[in-house]
Amino acid sequence: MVGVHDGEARDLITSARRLVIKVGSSSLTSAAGGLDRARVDALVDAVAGLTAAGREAVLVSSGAIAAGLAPLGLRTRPRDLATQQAAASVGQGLLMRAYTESFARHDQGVGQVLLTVDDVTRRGHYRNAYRTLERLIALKTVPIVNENDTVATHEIRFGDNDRLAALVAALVHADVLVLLSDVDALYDGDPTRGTASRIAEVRNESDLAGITIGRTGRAGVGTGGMVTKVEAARIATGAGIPVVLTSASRAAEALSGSAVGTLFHAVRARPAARLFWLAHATSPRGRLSLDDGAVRAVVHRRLSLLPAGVTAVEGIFTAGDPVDLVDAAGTPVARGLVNYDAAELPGLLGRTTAELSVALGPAYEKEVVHRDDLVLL
Ligand SMILES: Nc1ncnc2c1ncn2[C@@H]1O[C@H](COP(=O)(O)OP(=O)(O)O)[C@@H](O)[C@H]1O
Ligand SMILES: N[C@@H](CCC(=O)OP(=O)(O)O)C(=O)O
Repeated sequence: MVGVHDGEARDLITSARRLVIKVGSSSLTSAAGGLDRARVDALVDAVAGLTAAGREAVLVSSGAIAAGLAPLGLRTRPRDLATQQAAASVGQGLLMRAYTESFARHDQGVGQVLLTVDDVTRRGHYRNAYRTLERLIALKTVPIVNENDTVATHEIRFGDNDRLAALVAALVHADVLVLLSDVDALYDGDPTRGTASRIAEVRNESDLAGITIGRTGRAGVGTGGMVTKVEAARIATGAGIPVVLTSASRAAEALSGSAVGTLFHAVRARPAARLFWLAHATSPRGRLSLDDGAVRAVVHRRLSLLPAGVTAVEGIFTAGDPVDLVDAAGTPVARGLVNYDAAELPGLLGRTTAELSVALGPAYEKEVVHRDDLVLL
């Protein structure tokens, strides 16, 4: 069995043209707190090895909050959002300085990309994020992505960079996602106990049955523990992207194809990237109730949603926001980007587009949700 895993892990990494590599706070900071330049340099050496060989790398790096603690005289990660945001504001600059200097040792340039959920779910913003990342890659510059912590409120927050990394991997159509943490693999129980064993590969959900997956990592540093990594692996593998999970200290081995860590196999072919984001990265701002005919049109015939089929509107949203479409029983059947503000919709319900166009003008010929902006749930 081990031989089979070895071969698969090696081919998967060595044949990948585009890799998204995520590194957690716990792998970039020293035990005393603050950025550990030796650890940053070791990671950068491994990533620069890829780009020097003509391969494409996107780095998703946590560490802004951790790097900002010491300069602000804080000992542990603050619990309140405002202080976390202040720490991120101080730390993000330090983090980028460390990466800029470290990659410069390899004559490799970097670019900072800070994202919020909104940036990647609203159609215009999604295209912007995609275009910027593609252009950086084309310019042989390594994008260094983090959540835009200083402006992200609870509502619009990814909350953990594991999920952000999975979504970025889908956005840029990565061939593989590499999650680097302070633990060398997924274990079947608490790895600090010594009795747990490494899980070399995960092919489907049943391989995860009976495993104790902890929610916390090193005190005061990372967020989410192993739970958010396994969740990120679910998102990426569901988007057709295999995932390798190992420790940052094994980054060089992992990126050169050694069968270290845990390999999560892709479970299905890739869905359309933007709709994948819509389903996984957004929280709906409202709900539109559909009559039976509209449910049939949207779900079975994959048509756009017209005002005539909407019976009720809930929530406060503006045009471009994600909303859930629910059937007569209130069960969500689809999520889509709505073309009207919540305040405008009640006056349009039940009316045909021809009627609305005559009464209100051609701007009201628009669908409520265009079929290209809809994903079935
Ligand atoms: N089943 C498990 N297998 C491996 N690690 C686990 C498991 N359950 C909990 N963990 C813990 O998760 C931690 C990694 O999470 P975290 O500190 O949030 O990482 P990062 O900062 O890299 O995102 C590890 O240090 C480990 O102790
Ligand atoms: N955006 C935050 C990272 C939050 C996060 O997910 O941290 P980690 O669990 O260490 O990957 C920061 O830069 O501090």
